[in-house]
Amino acid sequence: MGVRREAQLVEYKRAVFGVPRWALLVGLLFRQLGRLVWLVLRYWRMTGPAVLLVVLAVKAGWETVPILAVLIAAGLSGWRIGHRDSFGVWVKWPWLSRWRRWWLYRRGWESTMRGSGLAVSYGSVQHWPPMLSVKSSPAGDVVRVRLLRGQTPEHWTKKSAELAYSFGTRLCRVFSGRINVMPKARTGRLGRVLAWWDRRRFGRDVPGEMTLVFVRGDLLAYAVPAIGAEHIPATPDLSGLPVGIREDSTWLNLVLTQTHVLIAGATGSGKGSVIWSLLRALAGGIRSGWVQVWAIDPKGGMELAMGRRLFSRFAFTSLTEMADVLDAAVEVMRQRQARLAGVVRQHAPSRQDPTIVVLVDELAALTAYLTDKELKARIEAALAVLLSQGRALGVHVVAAVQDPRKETVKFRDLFPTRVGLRMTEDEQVDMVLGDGARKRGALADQIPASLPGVGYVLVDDRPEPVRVRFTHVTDAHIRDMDARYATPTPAPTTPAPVPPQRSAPTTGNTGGTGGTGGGNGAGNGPLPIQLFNKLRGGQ
Ligand SMILES: Nc1ncnc2c1ncn2[C@@H]1O[C@H](COP(=O)(O)OP(=O)(O)OP(=O)(O)O)[C@@H](O)[C@H]1O
Repeated sequence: MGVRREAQLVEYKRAVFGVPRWALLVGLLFRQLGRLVWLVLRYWRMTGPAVLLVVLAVKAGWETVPILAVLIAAGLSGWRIGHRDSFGVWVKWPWLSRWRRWWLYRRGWESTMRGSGLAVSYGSVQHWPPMLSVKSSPAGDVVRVRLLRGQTPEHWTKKSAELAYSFGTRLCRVFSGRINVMPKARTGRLGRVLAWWDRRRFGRDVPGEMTLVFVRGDLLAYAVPAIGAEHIPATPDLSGLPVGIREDSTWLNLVLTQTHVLIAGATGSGKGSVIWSLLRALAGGIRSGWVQVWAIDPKGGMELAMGRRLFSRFAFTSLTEMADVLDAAVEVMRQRQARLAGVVRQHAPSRQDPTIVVLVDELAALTAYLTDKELKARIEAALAVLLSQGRALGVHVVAAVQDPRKETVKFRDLFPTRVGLRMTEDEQVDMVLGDGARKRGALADQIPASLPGVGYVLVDDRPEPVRVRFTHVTDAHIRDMDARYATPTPAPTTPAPVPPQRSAPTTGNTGGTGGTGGGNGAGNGPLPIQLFNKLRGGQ
């Protein structure tokens, strides 16, 4: 812990014993010598080689020093060119961590703590939280600190902007525990000893310590390529589908078992990339018949039709058809319920009894924006049943929505997993990710429009929302998936989607089959033009 007594407030007392001047000088000399020895020992990584160099120079002549320096520089350059990864792990990042710890953080720590109000004073004595370690990586600097008594991580979250700007970045993420400290699986002869050591190092919960991540080179500023075909397993692991990367450069594995997923984000925020990343991770299971995707695309097929051969059911032309898909999912769920009740507590997928993913591209089109009361009631009843009972029966709903307000998505709270992409208002963040999510660092309203696919999710291993970027699945990938991962149970062939023209006259919806104006948004006709325009970003 850093401590400083304010100089102007020090009480001045007369010395009780008179100390001769020579004794004072000797005392000071010893003190400085002690400090020097302590510094030499503390920074042994710097002082050790320096001492060796001096010894070498004395023994073998001073001309050996530049020769040695050139040899070392050449060796390091060769290492960097030949094997950049190991050079980074063993040389670049350890040294950069030390350098930044000393040059950047240590020098500015006290003033930042005091300036941002994280130091506390008792009388004339100032205390500030100690910095425990700094670890740099391409993503940024991970700084571990120990809290002062009376502080919680929330105090630090409130000061994250002050911390970021004080240390020359725009973003400082605050995590209440340690991050990336999962011990490795230990094997071999030393396995037991190492596992014991890991338990001592990582097994304890240390609530008094927390982690700051100063984001420097933002990894999420770069589009993440879709996972390669070789990484798409024939039987996907529904408890961890690789769909993107996290801010600390580890994979984001989305859990689909026992959950439903809500994806919320403004128009153009990349909801499509979340959907396609998920479909790509599931593609092997779709082809082998372990997973069936029942897709509903109220945007007239504009988002999903390109991969229609992946879907076992696909509704995109009429709202009645979409309601039918939901009802059919409820029916499957009921049958499973009758079969599995009292036998198992969780459905296990197989080719005969696959996991069903009901995918809805714009949920509000089926709920809030729908004016046909009867159809709306039917859809809402089906959704309520699926969302409240489907998880254990292997029927999962994945839905995207632009506007997460309660009146738009009344089922919001029934989605255990939520993804918050770029949002237009700050209060939408807590609506999607739960109360207090924005305070804990989910600044989804501050994601720039230039970063589609970037958002926040809650993951199991930490209480704070994690910043992520979903993979960018291009049209070429989708065409490739459509060709190579088609489902063995294809949807009945429907005519190719013909999206309504934005400029079409509103009177174009005839016969009461599609118009919203007349209060009858249902029927088998094309999607109402107003609804289509609204969903394509015209709201
Ligand atoms: N993960 C990503 N990485 C890079 N670019 C992306 C990513 N996701 C989407 N984009 C790009 O951003 C643009 C908008 O994406 P997308 O259509 O998925 O957004 P959306 O939220 O579904 O929009 P809308 O609500 O209008 O349908 C597209 O041009 C797309 O190529």
